[in-house]
Amino acid sequence: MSGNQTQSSDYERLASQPDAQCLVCTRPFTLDTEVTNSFEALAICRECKATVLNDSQRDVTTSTSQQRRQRRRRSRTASLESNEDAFSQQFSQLINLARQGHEAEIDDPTVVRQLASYNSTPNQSQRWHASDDESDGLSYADSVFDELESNISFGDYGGESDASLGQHSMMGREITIQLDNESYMNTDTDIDPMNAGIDQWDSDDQEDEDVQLEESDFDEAVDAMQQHQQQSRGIGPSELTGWESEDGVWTWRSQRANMTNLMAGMEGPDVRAPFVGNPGDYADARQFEMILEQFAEDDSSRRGAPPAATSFIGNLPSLVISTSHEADGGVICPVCKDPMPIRTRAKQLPCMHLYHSSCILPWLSSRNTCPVCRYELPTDDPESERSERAATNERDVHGVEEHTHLQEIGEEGSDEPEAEETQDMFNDAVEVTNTGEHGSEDSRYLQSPVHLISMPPLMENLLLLILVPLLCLALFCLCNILWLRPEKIRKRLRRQGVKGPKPTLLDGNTKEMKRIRHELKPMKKQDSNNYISTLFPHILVWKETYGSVFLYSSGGREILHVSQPDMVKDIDHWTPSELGKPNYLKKTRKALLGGGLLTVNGDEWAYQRKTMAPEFFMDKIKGMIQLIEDATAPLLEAWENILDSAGGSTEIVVDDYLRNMSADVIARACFGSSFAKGEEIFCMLRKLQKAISQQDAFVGLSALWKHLPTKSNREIRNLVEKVRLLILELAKANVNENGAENAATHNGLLRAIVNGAHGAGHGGTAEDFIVGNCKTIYFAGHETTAVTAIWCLMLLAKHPEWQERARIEALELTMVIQETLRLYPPASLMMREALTDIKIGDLDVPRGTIVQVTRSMLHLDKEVWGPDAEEFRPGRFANGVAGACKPAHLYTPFGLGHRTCIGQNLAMTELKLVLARLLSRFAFSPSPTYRHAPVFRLTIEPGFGMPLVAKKL
Ligand code: HEM
Repeated sequence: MSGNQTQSSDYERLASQPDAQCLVCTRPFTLDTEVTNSFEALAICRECKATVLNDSQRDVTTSTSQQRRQRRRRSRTASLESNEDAFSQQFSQLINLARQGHEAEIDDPTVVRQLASYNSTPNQSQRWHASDDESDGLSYADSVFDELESNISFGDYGGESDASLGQHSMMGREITIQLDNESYMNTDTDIDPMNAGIDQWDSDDQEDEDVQLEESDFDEAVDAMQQHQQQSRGIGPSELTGWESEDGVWTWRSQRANMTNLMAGMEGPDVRAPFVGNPGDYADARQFEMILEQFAEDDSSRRGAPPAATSFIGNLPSLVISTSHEADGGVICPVCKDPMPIRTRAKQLPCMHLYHSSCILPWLSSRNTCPVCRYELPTDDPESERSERAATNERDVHGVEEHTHLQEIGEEGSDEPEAEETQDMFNDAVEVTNTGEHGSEDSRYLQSPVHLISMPPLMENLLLLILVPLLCLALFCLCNILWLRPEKIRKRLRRQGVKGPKPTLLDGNTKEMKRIRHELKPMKKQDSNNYISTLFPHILVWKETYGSVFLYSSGGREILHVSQPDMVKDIDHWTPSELGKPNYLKKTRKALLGGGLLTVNGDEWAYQRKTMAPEFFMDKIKGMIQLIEDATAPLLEAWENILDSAGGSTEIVVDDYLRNMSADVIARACFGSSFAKGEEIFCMLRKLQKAISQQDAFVGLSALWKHLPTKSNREIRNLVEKVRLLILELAKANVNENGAENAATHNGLLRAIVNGAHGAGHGGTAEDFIVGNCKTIYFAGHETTAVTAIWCLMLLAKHPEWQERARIEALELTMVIQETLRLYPPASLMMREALTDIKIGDLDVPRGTIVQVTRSMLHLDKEVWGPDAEEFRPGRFANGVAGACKPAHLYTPFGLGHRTCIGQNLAMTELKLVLARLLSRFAFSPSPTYRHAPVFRLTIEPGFGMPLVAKKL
């Protein structure tokens, strides 16, 4: 359809209407044949037409319009593009085309209200878009009314603040009306509809002038129409004061005397009368959107910035507004002009400009530039990218300076990874969080904390100079501990013919130990007295493989296992300063034994031993007999009660009874208190013993576990601290109470320890001395004796004939105890460390070598004890130890040489007394529920307790 045909049909339609109203003055007028052009087709009366046409041609130079132009000149952007104007013309034609096809019920008041929806910015300016067909000045006014009256939706852009920016913004002219006395109308065809940062853009003079002309034509035409309207309606300018919203309808009220509202005075000052025009002249919102979209799609000639790359938008970093921003004067979103309070999130473009997410994202989906500085962002448009790269290269070649430092970095470095990294650092220097996916080309905007660390090169070098030698030293130490030192020992011993399994760097032989244990499991004989294959299978296998002296490796320690009788005897010759307790024990057993006699060496050992040993001389032990009797009485009473209530015979699990009895003996005989007073200490020490023996299951590198802050390690520390406090409390109370040694309470050992703590013969503090030695006596004294009594009762239950003999004869009982200590020596392993180079037998043992003797193995050696070595035969001790084995020094239940047990007199006395009392009252037989499973928990004890069937005699 041609344009003439369109106008003609419009005219015919209007002519058929009896009451056509002028679009401008709203007066009814009669259509005549003169109405042949688009003015009349839009329903404008002749007077208005004449006014507009005359006035629009005038060279209007009123002060108001000059001011407006000046403001516009300031606010014009530099990039007015002629294609945008061409678009505007096409846009107007499209509107006309649309009019022909659509009718809108605009005379319906409800529609009018809906039509008047457009957005208001917080800074009291309203914007809308209109056709800017400059060939038809009136069409500006027409467009203005269209948007006032029609329901042109600009979408939800920026919440309350602005109109949709999509294709619409570039296609329509923007008209901004400021609602103050400095108000201006801004027709803006620039690509930035947000009016953001406009002052930063320099205008092209020629283009600006052209635009000024266009705008002045428009403004003056509007002015003329307003004057005409006022005259025809008789409404004064004072009644027009600005835009007001009533029921959602925005009404223009201007304070400007020379700017009258075309609509004012229609029905009243504030309420506009519905505009009556040709319904076919209007497109409703849906239609308008449709037109715009259609145009955007169809217009292949459209040029201008493309949308930003989707991946870029997705990866756009978020920044939390912080107090530092606030200190710098606060941040205002350039789009909506709203302040951005601290702790809210903002989107940051590479040029560092910050926006509300809701303000910038829609814009970026339309344009790939920063609305403030026009920093160009990546786009999905390959053509645009190509031209951008070409432009960048050109700029590089000509050394064109960019506006900002960041732009320099961004653009110069667009093909340079290094430059991109520099920008990364810049971006990362602010609190940036990225909400999008990583790995895209825009990942340069992702944060990397490493970039935040910037250090002067001098500092870096210094740090390196310190760190590298330290690291090397640490590596050397580790290497020395794990390999060099052990390897040195190994070499020396191997040269002398000592063999052993080949160790690995980190694990030594611990893996092989596990393997052997695993392989020998099915062969374990649980009912035998020989538990070596169960508890120490690796020693058994290696002894068979490499002989009685062999070397193996565990946890960075080289262990020389010795079982040759001559060599065992030689161990006795060395003093504790030459062959002492292994240094590692001080650490691993510290929780249980502190720095007590059992773990120290050299002068410290000598001082402690001298301090305590006299308290265990036989004359002192004789004085303890009554105390031991007293401690045994509750046990006897308890079992009698049990048996009485059970009809004289029942099963009793004897473990705890015997442990408590033994603890009571130590409490009474050594510390002058009762078990009740020391019970808490014993309980905690028992818990400690269990926890530590569990840790002993870790060998080799896994032993490092002990040093980690695990739950069990924390529990151990907790127990250690509690025991310490209790012991100190007990020691203080006991010494204060008695004032001096009290023969009745026998606190001699405690007093000796307290006195010794104040002597100069030890290296630690007085408290450590007291706590360490009390813990040693509590543990070594009660656990060993109790376990021996338990095994003894088990063996007597199994061997009723020896039970009977022991019941009758004290000597027989002693033999039974000796035989029990042979089969089940509580301290099964003897460990020493060569504190200097020593000689054992013919072997030169280098310093640092751990010398190990497996006491149980010596006690069960058939070559030493005969073929019945594994049998319970107390009769072998009928002629004493010397008659029982050859050589006699291989029987070592209480140790060997300098470091024999200081409490053996007490232990033997206690065992004889307690067992004699028990045997005199009860008869014991094995319980069907007993399961023979000796375990190694620092002492060798029954794994599942010791139930015995007791019968009252
Ligand atoms: C049947 C009971 C006992 C047995 C089997 C026994 C066993 C031993 C053994 C084998 C040693 C030497 C450890 C080694 O060479 O590394 C030893 C040392 C020691 N025992 Fe006993 N003991 C028993 C009872 C007692 C009692 C009742 C006390 C104290 C009340 C005690 C306190 C000590 C002390 C303090 C040491 C360290 C001696 C030193 O290194 O100089 N023991 N015991």
